[in-house]
Amino acid sequence: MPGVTLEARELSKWFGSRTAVDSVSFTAREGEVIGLLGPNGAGKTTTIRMLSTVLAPTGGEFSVAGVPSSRPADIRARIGVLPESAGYPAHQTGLEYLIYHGRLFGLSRDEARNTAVKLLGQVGLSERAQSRISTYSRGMRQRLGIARALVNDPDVVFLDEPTLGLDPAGQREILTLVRTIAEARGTTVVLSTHTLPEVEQVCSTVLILDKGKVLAAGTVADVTSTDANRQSGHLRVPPAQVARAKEVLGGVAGVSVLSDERRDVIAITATDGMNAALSAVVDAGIPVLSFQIDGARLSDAFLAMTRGSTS
Ligand SMILES: Nc1ncnc2c1ncn2[C@@H]1O[C@H](COP(=O)(O)OP(=O)(O)OP(=O)(O)O)[C@@H](O)[C@H]1O
Repeated sequence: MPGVTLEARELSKWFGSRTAVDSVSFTAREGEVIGLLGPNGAGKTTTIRMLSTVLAPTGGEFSVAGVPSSRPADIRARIGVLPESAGYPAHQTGLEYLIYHGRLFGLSRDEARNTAVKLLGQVGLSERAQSRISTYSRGMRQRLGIARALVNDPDVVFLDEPTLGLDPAGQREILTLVRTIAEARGTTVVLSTHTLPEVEQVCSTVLILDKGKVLAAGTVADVTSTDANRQSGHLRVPPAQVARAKEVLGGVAGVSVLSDERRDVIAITATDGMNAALSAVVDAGIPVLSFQIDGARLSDAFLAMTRGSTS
């Protein structure tokens, strides 16, 4: 099993009497992409800022590649960060910018240049290496920011809302890049985002945060199958059989019949898959004309858990 690169234990942050992050614990391994999801004000940025040593935790602790949070300078040598709103020196070229940051990490002039050239290739910016950053699109700047976060060959990279404000093509490029970073380099990526369908594509593990607390954690499959996101579907039977079908379904453990305006459609939810509900109807001799399962998507789980939250 890949090694643990990041471990947070009961991490908390208060700003005065306001709790921004409340006892957040999780573990991440090499090559894993962890998604931090939550509505505005959930504590995603504060969590990333603590883990990247920008903010000192009020409570709890964490470690990166075995280095404890009591040694922030050593942690900084092992991480890369793309902050929520990164600023770039407009007058520099992408190449100059990356060489400069490589030098800050103690690389020799040649090492810094070689690293910069390699990273520009990895993020698809080789052709624009000599162009001023002021001429880059927003997506190109984000990719340059990710390259900068990789200059020190980190164990863990934190990307705060990396796809924010990008068009669909730009979002896709960033997500492909995130996957490559994790798979090809074995880097752990922690990313925060509101773009849920994309998280389903790219994250191996998800932490749903709300009001600073972890509401759910696990693989996307784990999180979507929690009771907070019981599966729902629509069953169509001959109109004359609706009452009987509802009666049968009412007797199946874990299945609830919801009201549906249509006279031949029965809306149901089930805590443990739909098989038992369908079998019961079929066993009762009622023909099932159609059956549609509503998507058990991460976005549904997320909305079900954080419904009504405001920042
Ligand atoms: N420096 C600060 N001083 C006081 N309160 C803060 C500070 N930084 C964050 N907070 C509060 O902590 C809570 C969590 O904020 P945080 O920015 O971490 O949330 P977020 O999930 O990243 O939200 P968003 O998606 O809007 O960026 C919010 O209630 C916010 O107002």
